[in-house]
Amino acid sequence: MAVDHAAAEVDHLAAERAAARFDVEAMKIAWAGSRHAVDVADRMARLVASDPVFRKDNRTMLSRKDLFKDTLRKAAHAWKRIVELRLTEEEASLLRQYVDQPGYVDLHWGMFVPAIKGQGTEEQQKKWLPLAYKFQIIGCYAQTELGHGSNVQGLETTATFDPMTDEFVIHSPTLTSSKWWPGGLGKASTHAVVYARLITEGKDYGIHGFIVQLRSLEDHSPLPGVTLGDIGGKFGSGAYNSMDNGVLRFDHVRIPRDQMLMRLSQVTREGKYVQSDVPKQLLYGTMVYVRQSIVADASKALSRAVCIAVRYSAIRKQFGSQDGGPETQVLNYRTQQSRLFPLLASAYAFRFVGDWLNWLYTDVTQKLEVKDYSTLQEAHACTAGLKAVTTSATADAIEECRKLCGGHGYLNSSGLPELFAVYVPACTYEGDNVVLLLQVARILMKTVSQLTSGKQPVGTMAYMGKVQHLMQSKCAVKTEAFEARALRMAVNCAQNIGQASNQEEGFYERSPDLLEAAVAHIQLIIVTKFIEKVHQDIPGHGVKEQLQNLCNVYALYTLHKHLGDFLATGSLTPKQGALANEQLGKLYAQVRPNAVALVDAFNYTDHYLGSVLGRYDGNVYPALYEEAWKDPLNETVVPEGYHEYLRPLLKQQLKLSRL
Ligand SMILES: CC/C=C\C/C=C\C/C=C\C/C=C\CCC(=O)SCCNC(=O)CCNC(=O)[C@H](O)C(C)(C)COP(=O)(O)OP(=O)(O)OC[C@H]1O[C@@H](n2cnc3c(N)ncnc32)[C@H](O)[C@@H]1OP(=O)(O)O
Ligand SMILES: Cc1cc2nc3c(=O)[nH]c(=O)nc-3n(C[C@H](O)[C@H](O)[C@H](O)COP(=O)(O)OP(=O)(O)OC[C@H]3O[C@@H](n4cnc5c(N)ncnc54)[C@H](O)[C@@H]3O)c2cc1C
Repeated sequence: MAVDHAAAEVDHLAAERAAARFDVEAMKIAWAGSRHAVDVADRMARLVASDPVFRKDNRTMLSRKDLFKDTLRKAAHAWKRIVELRLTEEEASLLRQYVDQPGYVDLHWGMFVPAIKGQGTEEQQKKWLPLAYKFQIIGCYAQTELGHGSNVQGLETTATFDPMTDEFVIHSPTLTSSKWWPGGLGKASTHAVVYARLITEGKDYGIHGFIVQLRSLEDHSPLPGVTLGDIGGKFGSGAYNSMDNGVLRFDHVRIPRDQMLMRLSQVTREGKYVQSDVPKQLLYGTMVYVRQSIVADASKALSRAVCIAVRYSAIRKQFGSQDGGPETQVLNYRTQQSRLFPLLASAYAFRFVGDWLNWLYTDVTQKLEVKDYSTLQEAHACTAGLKAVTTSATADAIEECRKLCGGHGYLNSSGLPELFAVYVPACTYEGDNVVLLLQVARILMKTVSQLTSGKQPVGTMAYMGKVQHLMQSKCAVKTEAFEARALRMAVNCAQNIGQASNQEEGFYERSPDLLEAAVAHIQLIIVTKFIEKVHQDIPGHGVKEQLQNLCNVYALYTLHKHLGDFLATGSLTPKQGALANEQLGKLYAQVRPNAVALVDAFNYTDHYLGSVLGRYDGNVYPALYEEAWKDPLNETVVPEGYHEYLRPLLKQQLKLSRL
């Protein structure tokens, strides 16, 4: 008798859900942060999913031009809905998230507006923000140049003050000074916050921000002296190609003096440069803000990939029966679990550390308002380090999820290739991950050097103050082992640098070790914040237990993956390392019956997930089959090109065979 495999697969997800040992609705609240957050997200996700304009299943088949136009259409429609429905800022931002198509809007809200808020005076904010809030102007963030991205102090664009006219002259003196990469610049933006070297009274005062109009508000044509366009196609089909990353050159473009962002420093009518009493690093404030939001985004991207891979692994069956009986769900294979469950745990870990980072950022911002700059370094180290570690891990994890889905994971309809292509530049933008980790390492070295002077480290570096204890202790397998590993790696680096002829040379020589020390420090933060989370009062049947399991999985997996560090620094014995691995295997067995429910708790609609493999109903095979027929190649039975290229070839073979 023919078995209806499709119906059986659907039943499988129902059975998986029934087997879960915790309250999924309560876990949704733990994941989202509150009942309110679940409800708003749910409403916005459904609003987007039910609107045909937001359709995205055909995205990978569109040409670049059509994709870009589709992005403009979606952005305009999203704005129309936001205005019509009078959505709050929270609702509007969620709606944009669920539209799920990178575009100029991300940079307008994500960087242009924050740059003006952070670096503009009150007067400047009053003038520019209402225009931006109503989309009467569209802005982007033009910092990176063709020749320099990481090295912000090396930017070449100039802004020279002309006291005769009370204007700045913005100029691109070389090819390498062309602005290159800014999202939204290529085709959409009318304005940009441009970072340029401020020159006044013949002196170069370094990098400052300026608001510059680029295009006419009448017909969108570039203003005189402005050359701009798109920088070209990027990695993957669909994916980040919806974004118009741009190139921009200035030929002596004049802007009024009051378009220099003057909160941090000013140029007077006479051309005098006046430095405010705030640290100059606040110029980098927009990057700090975006880095913390990128950490929150990491858990979103990772949880999407994991949701697809877990559901599909519960549906997919291979081997296990020699006599025609049911085969084994691939989710039951120990190898599948040991590859997948650490990623599931990482999604939760990144979510909670992202929430904490958001709290830290808000706290630092409030302190800055009352001129307390004491936590600026902590904010920089945490945002830079967490951005680097979470984005690298997430990019690797999405690719691992693709492999976990076997051949079908390679199809666009799995959603994973596009997710990877959209996500992977997060390892580069907003600071290359290596460059950012070296920033963390510098701060670690500074902290170690201050230990002898008796200065007590604070915040996430406070553990380094326990130096006497941590350098000697034999650790149990818990946070202390992570603290000892991080501290000992940092101290080793500092000792090695100390032996070099000078500090800079030592830092340069030891930079590969410094990277690893920085990663160890950041992983300690992630583990610590996860532990703090599970120590909170978490309502709902079984929810706390599940989170405790995932926390242990994250910690033990990290330990297992970096066992070399723990052993080399003597933070663990080989026996402890082996025991930790044993324990990890046992934890996977506890996660297994809850895996599907744990990804259901992310509460993603099928629209947002965009994957036939990750469908909520588990009806994978009919959907895959149906999806294939939608490909433009299947519009005709006989392909275009048959008459030109296939038929002559086949006829020729026929003639040859008759010879
Ligand atoms: C609604 C949507 C919301 C959000 C959007 C979400 C996601 C966005 C989506 C997509 C993103 C798309 C595009 C991304 C856009 C971009 O990529 S914009 C460009 C980003 N560019 C970079 O990140 C450049 C990286 N480089 C740097 O940050 C700096 O050049 C550097 C930090 C590497 C080096 O700086 P320098 O001034 O040269 O030197 P230093 O000697 O190393 O540092 C001097 C001191 O300053 C401290 N410091 C450095 N950075 C910061 C900071 N950000 N904050 C605070 N302090 C900082 C440093 O620690 C030194 O301190 P000392 O005490 O030792 O003097
Ligand atoms: C999709 C995307 C969107 C972007 N959007 C914007 C935007 O909106 N606005 C904007 O201004 N910019 C934007 N950027 C630019 C982005 O911020 C830069 O690409 C990023 O900061 C990295 O700089 P870079 O390209 O100069 O890399 P490079 O610094 O040239 O990196 C090349 C290699 O050199 C290494 N390296 C560099 N410096 C060091 C060092 N000191 N020590 C050791 N190794 C080092 C790096 O690790 C990397 O391996 C975007 C980029 C991308 C990919």
